[in-house]
Amino acid sequence: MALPQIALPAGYRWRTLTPADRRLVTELDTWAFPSGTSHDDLDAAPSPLTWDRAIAIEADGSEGLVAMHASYPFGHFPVPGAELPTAGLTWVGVHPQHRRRGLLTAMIDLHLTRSSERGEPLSALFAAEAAIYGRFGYGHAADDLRLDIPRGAALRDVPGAERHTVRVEIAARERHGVLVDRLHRAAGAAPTGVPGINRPGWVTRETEELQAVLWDDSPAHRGGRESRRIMIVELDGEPRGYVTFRRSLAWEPTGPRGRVDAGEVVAVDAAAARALWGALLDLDLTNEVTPFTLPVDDVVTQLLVNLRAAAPRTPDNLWVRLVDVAAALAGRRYAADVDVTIKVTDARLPANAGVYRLRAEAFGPASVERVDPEFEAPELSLDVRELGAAYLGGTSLAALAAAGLVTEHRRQGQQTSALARASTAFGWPVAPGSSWVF
Ligand SMILES: CC(=O)SCCNC(=O)CCNC(=O)[C@H](O)C(C)(C)COP(=O)(O)OP(=O)(O)OC[C@H]1O[C@@H](n2cnc3c(N)ncnc32)[C@H](O)[C@@H]1OP(=O)(O)O
Repeated sequence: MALPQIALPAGYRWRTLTPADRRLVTELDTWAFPSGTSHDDLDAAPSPLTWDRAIAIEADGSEGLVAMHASYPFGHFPVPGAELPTAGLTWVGVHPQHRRRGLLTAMIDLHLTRSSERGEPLSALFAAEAAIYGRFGYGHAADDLRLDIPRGAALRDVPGAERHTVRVEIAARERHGVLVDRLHRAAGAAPTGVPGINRPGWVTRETEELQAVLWDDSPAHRGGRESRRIMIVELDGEPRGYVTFRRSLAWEPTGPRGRVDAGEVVAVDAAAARALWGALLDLDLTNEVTPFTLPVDDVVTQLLVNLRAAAPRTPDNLWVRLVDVAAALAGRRYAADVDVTIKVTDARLPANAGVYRLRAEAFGPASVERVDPEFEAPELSLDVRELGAAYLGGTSLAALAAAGLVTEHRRQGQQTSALARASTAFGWPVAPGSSWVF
């Protein structure tokens, strides 16, 4: 696909990338993200990139690349009650010598144009710094839950947990790839066991490159910890949950001080989750378990008797950008009946700006049409960034309105609040979030 015509500052030019450019990409990436690992070691590990979606910038008078970005083709990105094709923006980097000259701005314009041409109504990302992406219409759509759980922390009982058995093994794609993929998808499709009530943002590793990176265990990424392990809980020989983890151990005058860094902690029901957390919190020679990231409503928040002792923190998880507002609004489900007219502003993609009438039945299909504001006055106004924040159901329109970021236009004589109705409908029973960072 030829690159769309997006202007760059004078002296800069676009450049497509192939796997043969791996070293150039590594050199630029370590300028953008400092790393103590040698380029040889970094290049010995698999690359997650989908190369025909990776675009660089070269500059007159500079060797190598001065900037790049890429995106993952998520064909089945979970949105409330459905899935939509989504461009997962990633590997954004500008060489420090070339920063603040508009290269990121040009790359975002190229990325959004290409996403639109490919028919991807959404883009999602993890932000290296929270201040970067709001100006481009990305909204902070989901949070992580970070915990440091003391060894042996008390858990509530769940009937049936004791019937599970536990296997602990070296994690290997050949042996565990299929079961991890199956359980991960099942946990995202129906985390509460209710069909259709999915976890928005629970993105799967859809490409071969992302699968290869998931299972890669290069020493470069271990950081002094052991090789990757996996714990699997089974019921009658059937896998029902897993956690990947690495332990580290220091000997101190008071005794052993060990830590468990857990990757994904995934289970398909409450009994399996109780069995998995019980075993994970009871490993010998360890003091605490640190899961990398969990959904904010993860089952462990209800299982832990003393959640406060695990020092909960909630940094941002996914940021979402509506590339095609009408397709994105029609492509998700809503948690209540809704009929609301919304005015959207979008400085970066002006084709999105306008007034939309959204009609949906609770947990049923939705329809969206553009309307003429002269005849149908909007009940709510907001920027596409706030729509992105609310889109996965993790940020309420009411909270955004309380902060002055959504405006309600009350019609005379109107009894109910469009804001209250829309805010309820845009919510979702399960909190959004991805279990891995891309
Ligand atoms: C999805 C991901 O991949 S996240 C990874 C992002 N990459 C990194 O954090 C690596 C280190 N940083 C970088 O490579 C660069 O500084 C980038 C990519 C963040 C920014 O690239 P630049 O080419 O400097 O951005 P550009 O010149 O287009 O700036 C556009 C605007 O964003 C602002 N901006 C850019 N980066 C930041 C930042 N980190 N914090 C706050 N504001 C920022 C600029 O000030 C500018 O604002 P203005 O329009 O009001 O003048």
